[in-house]
Amino acid sequence: MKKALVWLRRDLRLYDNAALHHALANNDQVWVAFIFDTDILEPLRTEGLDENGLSHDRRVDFIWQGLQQIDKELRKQGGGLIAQFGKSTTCIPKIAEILGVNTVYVNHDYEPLAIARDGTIARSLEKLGIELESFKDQVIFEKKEILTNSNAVFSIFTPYKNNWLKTLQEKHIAAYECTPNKDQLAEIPKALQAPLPSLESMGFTPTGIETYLPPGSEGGQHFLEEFLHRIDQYQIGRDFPAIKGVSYLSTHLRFGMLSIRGLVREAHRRMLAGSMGATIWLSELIWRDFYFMILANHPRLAEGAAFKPDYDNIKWESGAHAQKLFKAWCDGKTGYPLVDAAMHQLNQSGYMHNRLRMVVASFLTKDLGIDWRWGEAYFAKHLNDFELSSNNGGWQWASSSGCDAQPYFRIFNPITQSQKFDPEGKFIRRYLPQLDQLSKKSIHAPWESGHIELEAAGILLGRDYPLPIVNHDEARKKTLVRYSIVKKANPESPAD
Ligand SMILES: Cc1cc2nc3c(=O)[nH]c(=O)nc-3n(C[C@H](O)[C@H](O)[C@H](O)COP(=O)(O)OP(=O)(O)OC[C@H]3O[C@@H](n4cnc5c(N)ncnc54)[C@H](O)[C@@H]3O)c2cc1C
Repeated sequence: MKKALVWLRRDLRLYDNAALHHALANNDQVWVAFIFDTDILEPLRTEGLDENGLSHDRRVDFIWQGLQQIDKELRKQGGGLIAQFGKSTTCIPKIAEILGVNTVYVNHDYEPLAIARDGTIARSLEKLGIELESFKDQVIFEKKEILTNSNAVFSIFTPYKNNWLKTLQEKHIAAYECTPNKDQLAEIPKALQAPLPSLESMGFTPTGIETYLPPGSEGGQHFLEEFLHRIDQYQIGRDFPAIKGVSYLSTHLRFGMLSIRGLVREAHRRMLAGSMGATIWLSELIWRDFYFMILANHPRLAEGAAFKPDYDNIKWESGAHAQKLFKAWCDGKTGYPLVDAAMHQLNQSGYMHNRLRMVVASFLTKDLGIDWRWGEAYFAKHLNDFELSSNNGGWQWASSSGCDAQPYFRIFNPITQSQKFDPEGKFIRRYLPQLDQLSKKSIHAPWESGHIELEAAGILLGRDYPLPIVNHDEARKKTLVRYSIVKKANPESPAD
């Protein structure tokens, strides 16, 4: 009898899952496991603990709730989820040995640390005579599947996307059948029977994330169906944070609660039927593949290297002054309402709209002169959808050091961005209620309002809302000087 263990990691779903499909297709008995890995969770518990010593991390809660759905579903079919709290490098070989499986099935992970972990586990399993089989699942095309005509890795998005679309066939987006035969999902042996570890037992507290982001495949499907009614207007609304223009599916995608193949199928079909919204949305999903591909081919990015090495010579602000500026940015106290409202959105919910990610990243690097890596780390800690490849890609795009990044001399103006993308100040008012009484003209730069309007709105700058911590025009000039070191290295770069 052939036995298998499917180890779920960032593919938390029981449908259209490549590893689960192959396990079911090739084995008589299959078990499913998830490890709350202490190597990942411990660093999340280093600061901000509550009075009971528990950490508030929305992602751990979101995963935990998604796993409850999986456990329930598996139990209905006779199995159940084997969930443990420990080091996956120890737990997985032990579980596999107790179960007596021939093979452990996983889906590829492209992050350097995860690749190293999988290598360690493969070697431990090998000693037990157990194989580790890994499949592509998180992306449509990976690693070197999409190459230039001269077989090189792309570093520019548009030709990559064109090639990606040209290569795409039905088979790349077909769903993997994951229906088990009767009794194929085996009962968990006594030695491994245990309830899902509680959040508290692992050092975490419930966060209430489910009140605005319904977890698991159920939650993801619900959001997807709702978005598909709006997808045809995506290109119109996607840049305006105050309106429901985007899908809000990134966290479900991050943890694999939805299948990327399913999303691409929906978008591609609509694109072929002429939907502009679906065409642009598909493009965003291709950006996701692009950044996964970039990280897989340039693992040094995970160690903090700039994609364009010249940019590592930039001298960023440092010392106490830099720390003070950074803290104001983190706390949403820069005095620039759109930047501050965006940071409040992130701090309160773990989400930030894409337009605002670009605005705050540009502000941090090009108005405050702070190293993009500080912002990248802050996002990594706070974003529910934190994804190493896209986060690194986004930060390097904004700071101009990335592949296909915006040129260094393009510096977002936080006031005109605000006027353009939140013209009524609706988004700002939602997160900065103290500015609610300001007119739509004044809300983007309150310090430019006269005393009479500020007083009528009940605002004293410096007391109710900060004065701007930098002057954008001066900061812009300073940034062009700061980046001149790059200009010298790339003399063909156009002047500002
Ligand atoms: C500085 C910065 C940091 C970012 N960090 C992350 C991150 O950690 N995790 C993350 O998933 N995205 C990140 N992004 C990309 C993007 O902002 C989010 O994917 C998007 O805001 C998620 O919201 P949504 O699901 O409603 O997006 P939609 O607009 O509905 O897009 C659909 C999906 O396409 C993908 N996508 C969209 N835009 C991008 C993009 N620019 N790059 C890569 N994939 C994209 C996402 O998977 C997203 O869920 C970052 C962007 C910037 C500028």
